[in-house]
Amino acid sequence: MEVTARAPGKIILAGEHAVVHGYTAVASSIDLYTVFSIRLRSEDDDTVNLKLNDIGLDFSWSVRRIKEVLSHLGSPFSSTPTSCSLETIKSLATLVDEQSFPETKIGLASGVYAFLWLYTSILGFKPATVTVSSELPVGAGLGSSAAYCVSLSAALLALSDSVKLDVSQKGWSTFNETEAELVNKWAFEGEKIIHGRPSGVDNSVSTFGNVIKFKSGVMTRVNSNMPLRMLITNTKVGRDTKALVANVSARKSRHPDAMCSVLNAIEAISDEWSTIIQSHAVDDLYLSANEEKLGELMEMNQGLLLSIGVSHASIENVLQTSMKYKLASKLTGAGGGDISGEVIDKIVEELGSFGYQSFTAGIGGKGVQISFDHSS
Ligand SMILES: Nc1ncnc2c1ncn2[C@@H]1O[C@H](COP(=O)(O)OP(=O)(O)O)[C@@H](O)[C@H]1O
Ligand SMILES: C[C@@](O)(CCOP(=O)(O)O)CC(=O)O
Ligand SMILES: [Mg+2]
Repeated sequence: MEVTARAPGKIILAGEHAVVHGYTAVASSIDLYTVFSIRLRSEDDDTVNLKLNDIGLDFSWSVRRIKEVLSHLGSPFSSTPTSCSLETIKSLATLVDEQSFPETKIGLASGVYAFLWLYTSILGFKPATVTVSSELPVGAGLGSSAAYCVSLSAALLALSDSVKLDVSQKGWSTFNETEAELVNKWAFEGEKIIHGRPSGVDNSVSTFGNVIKFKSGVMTRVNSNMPLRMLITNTKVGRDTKALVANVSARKSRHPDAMCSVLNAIEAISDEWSTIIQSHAVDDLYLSANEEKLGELMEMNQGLLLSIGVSHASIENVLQTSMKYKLASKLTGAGGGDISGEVIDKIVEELGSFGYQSFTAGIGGKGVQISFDHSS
């Protein structure tokens, strides 16, 4: 039997970075998915094989070697979500180094550490073939790391004794609330390995889907009554979430009062976002006034993100280009205001001339899902 889990990426509508420091963010799932498939091998086949299709890497470890390297952890492992210690990350790095990880892709190694931690913690030392592929650009702000950790945790839990699923179901099925919560908690442990200090908003929205408000580790569902259309631009400029988050923390320790005011202002923007999208439009005039307000909020949020040091010349270029078409934009997304298909085509073409890739994504939709294939 093969177990497949898919989890969506996200767009943060307001409040990224501020959310790491306990201020509110509003995020929505998008209809682009990361898919993990796991097929258990027979017990005498001593191999865990990981195929990372998007980045063209393929690893095979012997179960014996994994056990040996992680022997300091003892057994059995805890069945509740547990953080990976720095000492264990070093051991996992040994396993990855032994596979001669290409130097040019070394920034992606933390995803393999997260894989090894979640795999051994949830499933133990069972031989298997594991494959991942994603529709999300990796490292572009659309939560690929969370979708990776959520879909991996879901597929592993589906094979473990911790959740009892009906494996005879056909097609995609969802987890119940308690199981989804467990998936989310394990995914957060994976995100910690990749991000250092994640807020938890990305794994929560990827697990539960739709639109959520997130503050100090607590998620609230938001019933959006506004049809949102987002034009997303990937500037393809590489960046590292972990480093950006650490830079904001460093700026916060240097200027605590100023940063506190900025982060409070970002929270006010998130709160207004969630109020607006929950309101019922009485007519088209009301709807377009609300769209205009969201556009202004995006502009203000972007200005504040610039002030905390997380913008980039390429992002400012996207802002200026979209401004020519009277479109408000912010980091990790674009939109707000009513725009015709013709304007979208023009802006996509102009952004394309800089080498950027723009696409629209469906906002909201289901969170993590699972399916079982008995054909082999
Ligand atoms: N499909 C994937 N294949 C391999 N690694 C992935 C994949 N998706 C995410 N990752 C891991 O997540 C990291 C990117 O996460 P991050 O920097 O938070 O950006 P984002 O979450 O915005 O895409 C990569 O370096 C890699 O370790
Ligand atoms: C910057 C932050 O708010 C979002 C990071 O999103 P992404 O990994 O860049 O998609 C960090 C966090 O909330 O953990
Ligand atoms: Mg991420």
